[in-house]
Amino acid sequence: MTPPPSPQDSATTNTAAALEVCNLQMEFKVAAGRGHHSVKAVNGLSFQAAHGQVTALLGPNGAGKTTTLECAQGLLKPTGGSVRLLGENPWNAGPALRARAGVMLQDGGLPQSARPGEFLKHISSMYRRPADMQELMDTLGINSYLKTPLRRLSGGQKQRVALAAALAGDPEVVFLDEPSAGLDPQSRAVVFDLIAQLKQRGTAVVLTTHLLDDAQRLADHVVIVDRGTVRRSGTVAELIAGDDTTGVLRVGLTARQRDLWEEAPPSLTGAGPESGVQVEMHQEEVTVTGTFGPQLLEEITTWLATTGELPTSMTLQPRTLEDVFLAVAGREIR
Ligand SMILES: Nc1ncnc2c1ncn2[C@@H]1O[C@H](COP(=O)(O)OP(=O)(O)OP(=O)(O)O)[C@@H](O)[C@H]1O
Repeated sequence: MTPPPSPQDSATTNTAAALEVCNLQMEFKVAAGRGHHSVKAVNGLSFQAAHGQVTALLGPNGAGKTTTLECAQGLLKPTGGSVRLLGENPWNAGPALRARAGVMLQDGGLPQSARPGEFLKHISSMYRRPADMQELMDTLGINSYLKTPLRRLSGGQKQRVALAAALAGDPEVVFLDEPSAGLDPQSRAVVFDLIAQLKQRGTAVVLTTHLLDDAQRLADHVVIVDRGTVRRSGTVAELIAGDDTTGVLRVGLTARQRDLWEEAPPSLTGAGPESGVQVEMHQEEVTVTGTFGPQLLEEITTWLATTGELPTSMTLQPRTLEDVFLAVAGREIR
């Protein structure tokens, strides 16, 4: 890769957000019978992505993340609101803006019969100031399969080629769709290091992921999207601390305890959001979230004692990003 920008370069690029999405709307017309109906994929969504930061867009399937990123990349023309990418409207922008933004293509976007070596060299040759492709291929371990047609590569290998292609032009902002999905632990660590290097160099990294552990580790700024709007945003620490929550108490129950749970005191089973405590049973586990003290622990252990059995597990931990996500977006499958 080329060396980090000089302080002077940083000063010119870091003053404004790399990406500003303001009240974005995107409505698709879908044919239905003889007429059509509209799908509001994005419905008044706003967020910013800063230089030198990782911004993670999280949301359930169909939340509107890909549509938002396609509008941000200038691939779709929004039906409302505005997008500024590096200060320009990406929809009208010419090749100069496209050269400054890297996009990681999904598997289907890669030319399946091409070989990684020639494909990446070709992509590199399209930029005036390309990244050091040899170094990128070394870092991402692509050298061992340079001559294998893309269609014969594993999912994780293709993923690394797609990442190298996104970084070929040494972009100021890079869009990564699920960058760590399907990667083995070694490749995942390499990709995380690469993202850390990009941040250091002042690149704005905008990514989507369903892997919330990865988002928690990588993201400086998290945007939780649901039904086309932003439901919550902030740093991971802000989101986790958000609702003044003590943490999450998880109690694994035996089969008999699960049968008996319905008869547990209402102070346990009946707690609700209004009490600041939420007690829920998921599969074989009771989770208690919210603001609670040792009194609640005592109530639970007292009830456990009445069952005459130890629980299968019991932990009290700080909330994770996944807990916040499930609280915001709900547990129902879409
Ligand atoms: N071209 C299109 N025509 C019609 N509807 C579309 C189109 N593109 C997306 N949608 C709809 O818009 C909604 C948002 O889709 P989008 O792909 O943006 O979600 P997503 O958050 O990226 O989901 P996932 O996590 O599954 O990738 C969905 O209901 C989807 O079916």
